Amino acid sequence: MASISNLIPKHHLLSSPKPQFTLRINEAFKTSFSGTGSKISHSFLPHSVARDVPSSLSKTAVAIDGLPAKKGLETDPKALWERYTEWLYQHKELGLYLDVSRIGFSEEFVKEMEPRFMKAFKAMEELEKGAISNPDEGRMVGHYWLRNPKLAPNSFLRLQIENTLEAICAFSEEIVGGKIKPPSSPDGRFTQILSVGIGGSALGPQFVAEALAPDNPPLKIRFIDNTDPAGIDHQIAQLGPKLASTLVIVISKSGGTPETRNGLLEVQKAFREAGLNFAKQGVAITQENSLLDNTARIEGWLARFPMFDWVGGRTSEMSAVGLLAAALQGIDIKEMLAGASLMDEANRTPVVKNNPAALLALCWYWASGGVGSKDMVVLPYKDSLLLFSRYLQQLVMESLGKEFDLNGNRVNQGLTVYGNKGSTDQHAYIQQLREGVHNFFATFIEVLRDRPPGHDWELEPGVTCGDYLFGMLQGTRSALYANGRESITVTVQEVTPRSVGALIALYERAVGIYASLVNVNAYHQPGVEAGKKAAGEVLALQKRVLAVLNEASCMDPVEPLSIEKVADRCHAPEDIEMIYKIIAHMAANDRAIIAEGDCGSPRSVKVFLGECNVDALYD
Ligand SMILES: O=P(O)(O)OC[C@H]1O[C@H](O)[C@H](O)[C@@H](O)[C@@H]1O
Repeated sequence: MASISNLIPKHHLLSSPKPQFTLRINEAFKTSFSGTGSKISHSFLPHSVARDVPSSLSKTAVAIDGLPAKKGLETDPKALWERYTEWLYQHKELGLYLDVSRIGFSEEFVKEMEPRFMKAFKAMEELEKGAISNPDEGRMVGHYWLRNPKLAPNSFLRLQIENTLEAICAFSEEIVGGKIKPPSSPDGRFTQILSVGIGGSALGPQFVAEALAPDNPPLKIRFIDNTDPAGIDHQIAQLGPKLASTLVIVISKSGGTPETRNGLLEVQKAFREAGLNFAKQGVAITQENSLLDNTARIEGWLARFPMFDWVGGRTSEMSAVGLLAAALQGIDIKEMLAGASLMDEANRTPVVKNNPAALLALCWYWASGGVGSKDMVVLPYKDSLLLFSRYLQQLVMESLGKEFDLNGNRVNQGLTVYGNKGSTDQHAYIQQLREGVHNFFATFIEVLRDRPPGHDWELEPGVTCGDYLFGMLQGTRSALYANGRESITVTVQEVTPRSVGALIALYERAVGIYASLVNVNAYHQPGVEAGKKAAGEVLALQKRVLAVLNEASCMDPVEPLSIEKVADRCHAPEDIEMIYKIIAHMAANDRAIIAEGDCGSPRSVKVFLGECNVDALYD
């Protein structure tokens, strides 16, 4: 294994000697590994798992000193080099590499997984042909058609995709070129985008903006992706007078997500207060006839673009959801689509070794025992890719985190994703990754090109700033591996629309294939509803609390109520804790007044409303 001392000039190591980076440590661990050569055993698997995973996964390494043994990872530098070259995947046209050599799967495991992969490839083929691959919602899953409309199962869908793309290009040209102008902007053209949306209607556009927007984009983007009033105020305040030249894009597939609706209402209020006509600056991206679509149509918004039933929120970056904002920021969206399409093509190869998405799925399965027993830490070593891990968090966790499999068995599947960027995270939590609880595997995202050509310089003889970043990545990869921590490395030449499109497509497909391997529906999200429903119930309870407090506050004299009394009068004694929390929140926002006691001892509190709302008494 390469020592970091080969990668970073000696005198730099001197200032911060990190012995764990050297070959010596690697050697030391060699003795405690249970396997050598390509014979690899696997430990740490929960017993329940061992039943239904390939037998090569459930072999347990010999325990040393009473501790569970490490996985027997290859440590011989020559054998590792061989493993590296043997398994290195390259996509020539995309300039993308996938190195899985630091994941310790054995040939035996790959062989055992073969039938599952064949099944997954078949499922993917059918999905692309228009099968109802989201059975719980009775929907097709068509995000692959977005970058290759010819694949769409019928000409109606193909035309829908092509026409939408054309409309996006035409509209963004007119906006950027100043043909469509904001009605009362002193700048005479749109200069800002305020994108309102959440989840899949925000994460893709946020990631792509951070990754690809030029330093001086034709329109600069901001996001409202929550129902946090202070966060919304902040975005609007930052726009200030530029609100007049802001294009507001409201994105919601369903058209009824409360956070997005609230964001819209808040922005519309800001427009009213600034004396601006929102409709002339508003754009909706949503399914036809959704609440949002109908509102936009009735109010005569500037434009509406469709979202399709067969595209899931978390795979919608290459629909209008991601493409419109990208085009308006001057990002070449056709290149993004081309990158994704090339990657999709590669991912159709029915040979695991030559199929990058399948290789990823294979690694995930091996590393996490096929049950998500290890987390995936995603570390792009490039600032512009900072939001990739956040984007992947939804893509992976909402797709794979399922209670039941497709046959209705309780499986509680999933794969936890987190990470920010390297080398920054080396100064935050890599300590634990290397030495602490062994509950993860890493994915490094490497970008070969440090800077645009002609801009580089040596900050010391023979060494650029980018060499340090490179050294940090390689060093961390080696140091983690030396301590039995596995990793994948995805390498791209540059961060371009093409490579970003390819990365998105790579992970979309890996998630789809992995879902097949573990037999879950990757395309629904039943668990999300529980939280939404509960939030709705809290708001309904708040209305009852308000009515009770209002009645008591309209008495003469005003009758401050204890929390118990409020709960009683709401006929909801079982909800007393929630009622207390509602009251404490209202008090903190000057909407209820604490007459007695304090919130630290809830039983002491007596509360009333500052004003009596007589009308509400008769509602
Ligand atoms: O686009 P929308 O319909 O507003 O949905 C936004 C988000 O809402 C839900 O919470 C789903 O779990 C996400 O998958 C979705 O992306």
